[in-house]
Amino acid sequence: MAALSDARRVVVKIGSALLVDKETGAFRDAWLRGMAEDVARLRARGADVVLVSSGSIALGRGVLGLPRSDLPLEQSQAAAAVGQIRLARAWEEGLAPHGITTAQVLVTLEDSADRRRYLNSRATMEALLAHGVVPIVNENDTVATDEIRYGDNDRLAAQVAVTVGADQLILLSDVDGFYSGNPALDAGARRFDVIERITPEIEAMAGDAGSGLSKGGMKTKILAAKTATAAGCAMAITEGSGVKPLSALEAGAPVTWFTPQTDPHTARKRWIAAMKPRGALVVDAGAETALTAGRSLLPAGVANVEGSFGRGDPVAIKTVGGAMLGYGLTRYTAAEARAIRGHKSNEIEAILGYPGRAVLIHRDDMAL
Ligand SMILES: Nc1ncnc2c1ncn2[C@@H]1O[C@H](COP(=O)(O)OP(=O)(O)O)[C@@H](O)[C@H]1O
Ligand SMILES: N[C@@H](CCC(=O)OP(=O)(O)O)C(=O)O
Repeated sequence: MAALSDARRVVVKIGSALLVDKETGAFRDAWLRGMAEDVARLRARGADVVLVSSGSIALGRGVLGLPRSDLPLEQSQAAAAVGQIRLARAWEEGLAPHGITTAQVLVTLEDSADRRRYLNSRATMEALLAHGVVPIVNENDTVATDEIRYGDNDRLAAQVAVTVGADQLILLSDVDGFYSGNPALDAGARRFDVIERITPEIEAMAGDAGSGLSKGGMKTKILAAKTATAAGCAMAITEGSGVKPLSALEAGAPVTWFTPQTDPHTARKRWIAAMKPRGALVVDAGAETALTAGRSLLPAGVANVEGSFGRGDPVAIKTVGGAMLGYGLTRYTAAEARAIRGHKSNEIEAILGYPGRAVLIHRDDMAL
């Protein structure tokens, strides 16, 4: 079974009900301060932390004096716009005393569906984490329309966990795990410690949300678990309303862990290898040696470019002799690749007229 103390890179999802009091609509700032201490502790032992924080709509609703009932889309989007700025500030003010810099990252479903945006947001998140920053992620509710919304942050958090290659995703909820039925309605329901595989029987046990502030319920948490575990990320559901929920989890608080179905590295390689290539990069003998040694593909090692592709597209990697080496996601278009092939990385800017990336295919985006 996974343990938070082993986490290398962890995404923590915080439900609206943890940050905003269900009854009064007041912001639970003492809770946030405790959570900030927990995050600081994880950071201090070297783990990367990403927070996916809900609460913008619940916060904004209170400020605008909107009712607790379901709101029309434009009203909840207005509430989100008002609430998000407060939410981001609250995290910034909570984490700053621990010397932690925060960043606001607002994403939509389209960002992960579009490969170019996906790769870009992946690179941005990597850069933030390399700086030791704790990204605070939420859905960009003001621009997301019904068709392109996640609508719940459970699935969004799973997508973020996959994007950053997290090894653990912790969903802090108002319930201490996954039960055989909705415990709010069924007193006989029992909690699972571990779910090794998500079977149709497990899926049938997941019910809707219990509180008026929340969106997803267990249905979206199971969808999140499918996404995360298929990408090699362990997922936990645990109760988050106590003062320091991550400390509590490490001290043995009740939890349900979902077992990863593979390791993140293999999952990503499989994903890349399964895509239909839009073209090919033909590499010289030096590049072939570098790639097999686990290095990224530099423009200097590319002898030829075949086909027509955009940034982020899958391409085949072939040797000059025509042997297939593998597949990768390209960081340049076919036209750019043709212009810079054979050139050193420090010549790229002069050729393209703008600063480019040093590598054509990063080793993390390659399956040989
Ligand atoms: N099988 C189940 N096990 C546990 N909780 C369930 C189950 N089915 C439905 N629920 C409900 O899901 C709720 C948690 O989801 P939700 O209200 O969306 O919280 P969050 O704000 O954490 O996303 C629980 O409080 C419970 O009422
Ligand atoms: N983006 C929305 C998220 C809504 C949502 O997923 O809420 P929850 O089920 O409490 O995590 C917000 O910030 O209000």
